[in-house]
Amino acid sequence: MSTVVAPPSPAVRAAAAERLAGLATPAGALGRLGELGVWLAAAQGQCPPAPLDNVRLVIFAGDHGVARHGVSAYPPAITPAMVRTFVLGKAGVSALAAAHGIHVRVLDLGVDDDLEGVPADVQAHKVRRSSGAIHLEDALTAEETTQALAAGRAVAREEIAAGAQLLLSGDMGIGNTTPAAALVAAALGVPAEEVTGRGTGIDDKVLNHKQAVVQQALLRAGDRLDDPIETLAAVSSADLAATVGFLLEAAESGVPVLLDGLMSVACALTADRIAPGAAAWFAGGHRSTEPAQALALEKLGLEPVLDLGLRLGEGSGAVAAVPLLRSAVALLRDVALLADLIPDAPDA
Ligand SMILES: Cc1cc2ncn([C@H]3O[C@H](COP(=O)(O)O)[C@@H](O)[C@H]3O)c2cc1C
Ligand SMILES: O=C(O)c1cccnc1
Repeated sequence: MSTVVAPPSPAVRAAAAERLAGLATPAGALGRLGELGVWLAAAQGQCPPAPLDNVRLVIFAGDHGVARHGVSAYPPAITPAMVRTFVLGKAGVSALAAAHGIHVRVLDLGVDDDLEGVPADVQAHKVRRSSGAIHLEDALTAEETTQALAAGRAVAREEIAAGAQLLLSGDMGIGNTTPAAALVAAALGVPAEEVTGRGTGIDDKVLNHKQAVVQQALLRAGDRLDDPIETLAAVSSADLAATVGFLLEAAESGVPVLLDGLMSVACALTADRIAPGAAAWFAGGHRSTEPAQALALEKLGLEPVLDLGLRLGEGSGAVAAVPLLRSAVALLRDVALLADLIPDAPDA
C-alpha cells in the first residue's frame, strides 16, 4: 500500500492566492477560474503557472463480463469497434481533443478481441481478454490486479516523460458503468440503488436489473470491500485498475490530473483510498449524469468545472474543460496588478 501523498506546494498556493487577490479585477470576480488558476500554480510549483501546451489523455479500454448480463443498452462488440475509432481519430473525444490540441492515446487493457491490425503499442499493456462478471466472480486475480496497477503507473510515467503538464483519464468499455458504480459504493459504503445509473441510456426495467447486479457484486465481495486493492480485484476490471495506477502515479509524481466522468472519478476515489491525499492533485472536469459520479466528486471535495449533461465518457468531459483551465492560467499570467495601476489602491 502507498503512503500518504504530499499536497501541491502550500507556499506557491499562497503566492498564487495573493497574486489572484491583487489582480486588476474586483476581489473574487474571477470565481472558479481564479480558484483553478491557484490550484494549477500550486500543482506546477510556480506562480504564475505555465501555459498548458502539453495536455495528454489516456483512454483505458476493456470489456466487462457483466456486459453479457443485460446491464447496458449496447453490445460488447462496440468496445473493439470504438478502440479502432480512437485509433482513426474519429470518436467523440477525438474531435474535442483535436479542437483543443490535446494528445490522445488509447490502450487495450482487457478488450475481448484480438484487435488485429491495430498498432501493437495499443495492446502493449494488455492484462486479459474481458474481466470477470463481477456479480458472479472476481473481476481479476490478485496477480492481474497488481499487473494492471503497474501498467497504469508505467503509462503515467511514459506520459510524464513525454512532457505532460496535465493528464486526463478516459474510458472505453461497454458495461463499465456497472463496476465503476460498485467501486463508488465500496468507497462510500452506500447501497446499489444510490450509485446505479443509466449508463448508455437504459430504461427503468434494465436499471432495476443493473441495480440488482451491483448489489449482488457488493454482497459477493463482502468485507473485502474494506480494502481498496481487494475491491479492485473483486469488483473492478483490468482497465479500471490500470486507471487507478495511472492516477496514483500522477499524484505521487506531482502531475495534476483533470478528471472525466464516472469511470475516471470512481478510480480517483479508489486511488485516494489507496494513497490518502492523492485527490489534492485532481480537479473535476465535469459532472456527468451518473449519480455515483456526483457522489464521488462530493466525497473527494471536487467541484467540477462543467455541468453539461454529458454522459459519453472517453475523457470527453475532461477534454471539454481544458480551455477553461487554460483561461485560468491566462488570467493569472497576463492580467495587471491593481497596485501597478493605482499605487495607493486599497488592499484586496
Ligand atoms: C458508441 C458508443 C461510444 C461510447 N464511448 C463511450 N461510451 C461509454 O459507454 C459505455 C458505458 O456505458 P454502459 O455501462 O451503459 O455500457 C462505455 O463504453 C463508456 O466508455 C460509449 C458507448 C457507446 C455505445
Ligand atoms: O459518466 C460517464 O463518463 C459515462 C456515463 C455513461 C456512459 N459512459 C460514461
